[in-house]
Amino acid sequence: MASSSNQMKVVTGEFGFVLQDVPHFNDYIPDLPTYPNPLRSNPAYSVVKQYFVDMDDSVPEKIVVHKDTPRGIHFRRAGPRERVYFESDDVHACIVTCGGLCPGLNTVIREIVHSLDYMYGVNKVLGIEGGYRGFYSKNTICLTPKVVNDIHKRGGTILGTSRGGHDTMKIVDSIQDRGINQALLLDQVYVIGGDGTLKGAAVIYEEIRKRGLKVAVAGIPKTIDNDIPVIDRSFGFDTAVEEAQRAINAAHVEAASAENGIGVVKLMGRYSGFIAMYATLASRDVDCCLIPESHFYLEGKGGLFEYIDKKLKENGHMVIVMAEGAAQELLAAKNEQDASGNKLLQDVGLWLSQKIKEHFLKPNKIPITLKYIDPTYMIRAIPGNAADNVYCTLLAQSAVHGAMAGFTGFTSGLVNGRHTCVPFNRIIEKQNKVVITDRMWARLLSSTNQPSFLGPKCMDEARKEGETPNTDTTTNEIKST
Ligand SMILES: Nc1ncnc2c1ncn2[C@@H]1O[C@H](COP(=O)(O)OP(=O)(O)O)[C@@H](O)[C@H]1O
Ligand SMILES: O=P(O)(O)OC[C@H]1O[C@](O)(COP(=O)(O)O)[C@@H](O)[C@@H]1O
Ligand SMILES: [Mg+2]
Repeated sequence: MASSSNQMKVVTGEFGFVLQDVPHFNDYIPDLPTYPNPLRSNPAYSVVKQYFVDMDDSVPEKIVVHKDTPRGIHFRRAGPRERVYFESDDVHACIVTCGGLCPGLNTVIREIVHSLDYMYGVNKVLGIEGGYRGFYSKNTICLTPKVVNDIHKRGGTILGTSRGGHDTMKIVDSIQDRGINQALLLDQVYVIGGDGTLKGAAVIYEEIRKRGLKVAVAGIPKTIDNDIPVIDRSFGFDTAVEEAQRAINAAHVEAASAENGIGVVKLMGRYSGFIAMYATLASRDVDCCLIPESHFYLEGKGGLFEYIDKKLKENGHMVIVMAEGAAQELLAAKNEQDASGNKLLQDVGLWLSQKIKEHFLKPNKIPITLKYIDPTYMIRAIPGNAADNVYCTLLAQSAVHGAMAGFTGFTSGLVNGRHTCVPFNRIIEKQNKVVITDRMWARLLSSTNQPSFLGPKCMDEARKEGETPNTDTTTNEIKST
């Protein structure tokens, strides 16, 4: 009997152990047959001592504990299981990419196709073109290891992507019956996307479960902004921080070569300033980093202009890095949305550059040279770097192992350096943000020497925000560092 549940599957144990488990076919389809995992006879893995993951293995969400604290929340460890719920020859899988571009998308596609084929012998994999709407209005591509062999060297996604177009019923109808003349069910759906995409995947999973279909929905979290919670970091983030250095270097060279030169660099980060924060910390040439989580003001004591005046007096030049979502509250609201319902932002880099120029046109002010660099789309469009490519490979493999083992309604994700399966409910629950009362933001302030722009009232508010339930202070530090 099919049943529907959008509640999290929670298992509790001794000493406050909590497993936020992922759904499984067995939860809503009884008596399914299982098969030995084909990896058993794969020569590449035969030497591994304990290749299959124990059903009970779990990974803690928080690793900093005190001797008396309960064991806390855990996630199911990802990896191959002894028994699988699909016969390789019967499996039809599909892959879709949605939302904005991110370095590493093609690597994830490549590695899903390779893992399905080389590890599990699954060779019927469809690429859905153009994001969610591709399920019902576009063509599909047959993805074979040969077709995807070189794609990790290219930026973007070979499948194309889009915003909007999420129609749950049409998508699930198309998953349930892709055949024109003969019924064909897609057994495994791999969805690569950000917070919006994974909210979409969660409702697709719910509808599939309601219909009692044996279809695994597995997500691979994609966000260049690193705004997805729970996981250590998102793929493409490392590449973005590295590529941002080129823009910051250029801004620094331009600023340092001019008299009273100011370089302004805008980086991506709609609601979360992680790229700006890490790019600033990596560069050491940045004098001021502005992010959405930390409000600032321009005029008066302790404001940005006072700091710029001081920096130019001391050094004769300065570099400002800002996340695109910073200071939006200071700009006239646009009140427009993209096709997915995301608020369209004003160009804060242009706005700030203009404001700085106006400030230095006032009487008794020094002449300045300001250069504004917007590398945002150039950063997003490159292929993943080496570290991200390895990370993408493991995320893809974890998703494939999970789906083959009958898990569904989950994303793969790195938690405290271990690969896990995280239920959709947790991944879409909230956004990951820089917590400005945590040590990482303090490290940034001490590296740039910029003012915190926070009065005592804002400090109190920020502290309260940092104390909200589920805010794991280590998240802010890109957990594994
Ligand atoms: N709350 C939601 N429910 C269902 N689908 C959604 C939701 N939010 C976004 N989507 C769909 O997910 C896809 C990507 O969302 P978007 O916000 O543009 O990018 P991202 O997934 O990178 O955050 C779009 O096709 C959009 O229609
Ligand atoms: O491609 P668009 O529609 O211009 O969107 C730009 C936005 O996409 C992003 O790169 C990624 O956002 P998503 O993860 O929501 O797709 C943001 O940093 C940026 O604000
Ligand atoms: Mg998003």
